[in-house]
Amino acid sequence: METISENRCFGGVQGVYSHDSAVTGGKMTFGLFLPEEAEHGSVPLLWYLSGLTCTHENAMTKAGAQAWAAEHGIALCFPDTSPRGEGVANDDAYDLGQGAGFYVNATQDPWKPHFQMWDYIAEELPRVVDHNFAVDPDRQSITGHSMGGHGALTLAMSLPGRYASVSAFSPIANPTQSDWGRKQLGAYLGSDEEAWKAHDSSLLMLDRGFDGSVLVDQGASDQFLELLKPEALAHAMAARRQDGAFRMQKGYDHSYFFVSTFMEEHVAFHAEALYAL
Ligand SMILES: N[C@@H](CCC(=O)N[C@@H](CSC=O)C(=O)NCC(=O)O)C(=O)O
Repeated sequence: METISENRCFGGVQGVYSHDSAVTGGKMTFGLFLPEEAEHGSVPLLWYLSGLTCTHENAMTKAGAQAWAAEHGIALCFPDTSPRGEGVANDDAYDLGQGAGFYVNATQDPWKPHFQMWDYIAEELPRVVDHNFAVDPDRQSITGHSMGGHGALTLAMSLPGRYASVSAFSPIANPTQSDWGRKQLGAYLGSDEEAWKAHDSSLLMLDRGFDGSVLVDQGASDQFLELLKPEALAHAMAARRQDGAFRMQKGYDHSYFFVSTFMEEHVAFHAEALYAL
């Protein structure tokens, strides 16, 4: 692992690191915030999965999460959203290929050799972080924005017992029925739509739900509402009687101004679950 930068931040350290990834077959970069408490022992860890076009950097610099994580003594990890570089497949469109990994393991060429983001987030990066930093692998929660909200919800419902809590900001909530989903799931997983269902949080919610609390915030003036399909997830949460809340936030759009506005509440929500373990 290589240290790219480390900066003092709210009494802790905001770092950026890179490592050779066997899973994605190349170098991957991630951000990690460690609160002051990590100088004395292992701390709980909150994963933040970012959306389309993002790197590890967008949320790290724009979501305002470190202040609240420091207040609760929680680490934050900001992974990249895809493999990158020469020799890694890409597409001219912003919503496919590099910056748009969709948190799935691609089974189709040309994506299959590198686009293994599910295993990267679920298996490899947790091992790297646990091995190198003072985080507690038994106390993890997950959140994300848009494509990252989709990733957070699908990972949490598919890996029971892994995360104490899950939240999402304006998640892509029903990708099997949306142009933010059908195109990408078709490209990465192939034309058999049965294989897509494991990556649709509304379908997973109806099928099994999450064994813990769920918090979803959605801007009511989001410019991507037709693509996100929040009503499918809201309906599924109600039908499942899922513990948690789905909140429509009047006047908010899809931007990081929205994410940063509600970040304090999301970090507090996760802190309550993590410290109850
Ligand atoms: N370029 C596209 C939309 C890009 C966009 O809005 N990306 C969002 C996530 S959207 C779903 O995953 C984002 O987080 N952007 C980065 C940021 O720092 O704001 C277009 O303009 O239509």
